[in-house]
Amino acid sequence: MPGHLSMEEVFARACELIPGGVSSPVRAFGSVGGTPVFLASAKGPHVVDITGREYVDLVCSWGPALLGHAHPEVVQAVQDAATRGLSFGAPTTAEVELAAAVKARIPFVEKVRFVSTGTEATMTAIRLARGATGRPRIVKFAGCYHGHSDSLLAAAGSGVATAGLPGSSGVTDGAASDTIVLPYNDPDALRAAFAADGERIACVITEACPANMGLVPPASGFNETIREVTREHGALMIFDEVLTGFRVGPAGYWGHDNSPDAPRYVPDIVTFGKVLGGGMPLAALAARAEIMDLLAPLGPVYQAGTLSGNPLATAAGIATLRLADASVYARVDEASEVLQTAIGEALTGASVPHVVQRAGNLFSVFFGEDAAARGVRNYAEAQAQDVFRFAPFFHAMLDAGVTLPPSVFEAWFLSSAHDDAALSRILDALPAAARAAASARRAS
Ligand SMILES: Cc1ncc(COP(=O)(O)O)c(C=O)c1O
Ligand SMILES: N[C@H](C=O)CCC(=O)O
Repeated sequence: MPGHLSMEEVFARACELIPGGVSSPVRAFGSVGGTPVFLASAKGPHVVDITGREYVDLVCSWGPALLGHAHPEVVQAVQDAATRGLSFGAPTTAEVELAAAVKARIPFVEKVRFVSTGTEATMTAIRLARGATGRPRIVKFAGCYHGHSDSLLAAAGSGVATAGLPGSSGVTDGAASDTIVLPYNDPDALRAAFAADGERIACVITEACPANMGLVPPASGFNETIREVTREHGALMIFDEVLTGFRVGPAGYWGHDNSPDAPRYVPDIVTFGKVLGGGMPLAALAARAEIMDLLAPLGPVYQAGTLSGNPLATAAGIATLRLADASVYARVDEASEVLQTAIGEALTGASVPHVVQRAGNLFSVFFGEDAAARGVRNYAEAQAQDVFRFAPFFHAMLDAGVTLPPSVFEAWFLSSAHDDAALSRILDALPAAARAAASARRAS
């Protein structure tokens, strides 16, 4: 495209050629208004748009950029892999090495199957649970997002929540009718669903810590209850760590919430994506061997992928996990702590009722009196917040050179490259953004 076009002109051209001008709906600024920022490059804590303007980035590619954008050693690993070939459609030692790195971090994992997206990982995990149990039905929680496969789109978080949709057109009744949607953090609803239909339920799939309706941590004991109830009824527990895995800590949310030597709960199947591929298209499902060996070619549950375990993606994943040591998590945690405190102070200073909810270094902000008074525990409460305060807050941050996820239902992401200078720029932008949120009015 000609280099002199404005952002608006590029977006208009994109809209002519691509639905909504974007390749994934959450990028479209649908709930905040305005023109999406088209990016040209990214490095460390920064992204640069097509006009050359630099921003401090709190999207981090929606999670993968734990080490910051374009970490030199990750880029080098990908470049080296590229010189050896882009895709073979054959097994590689890199897959074996990466599977071993995953297993080393998550003790209950015995085998790993690599796929290209989180959607594929959760879709395959569901099929595997159905194959393992011979049962048709699945339980998911309202507000959790597990990618865009048919059976998992009901009451989904992320872009579905942002657009205020109940699910998706194009999903047949047949595909959706075996999905039972329950309120999150409600053990009684879970027990009641199993009491009513337990013999037909193959699995419960849950985000390890939901981050796609905003950040809604599991209430104390909720993940344990899912474990107990599924075990009692012979169903499997699928722990979706696509977003949290290798990000909230070396062993994901599970490691953050459990002592590896004496875990309080161990899921049956776990899914990964995002950080696992270090910015390249890579995801995985993993479990004990007895379950994983039901997958083809050993077992009857079919799953495949031309680009699965792609050599560039596995190279990026190996480099990322090698580099993501204790000091990386310490820095992300520290930067996140500083930012969470500053957000709270800025919003309180501007008299904006809010709550910052967190799980380690992952967090989001909910606006509103109710949210501030009792926290947000489920999707209904997340939807009831003062959504209208987010758009002005978002745009004030953007004007000041800080990119936030363009939806109040998404978590904010930091990286170990967010140094003090980057943090200062964010902190400097907060008071004006808080004032913008304070002066926002609900649409009548
Ligand atoms: C928890 C969770 N599961 C699954 C997915 C789907 O992953 P992908 O977008 O790579 O298909 C996402 C994000 O998109 C996610 O946050
Ligand atoms: N919330 C999603 C992932 O976690 C956002 C990514 C996308 O759907 O494009």
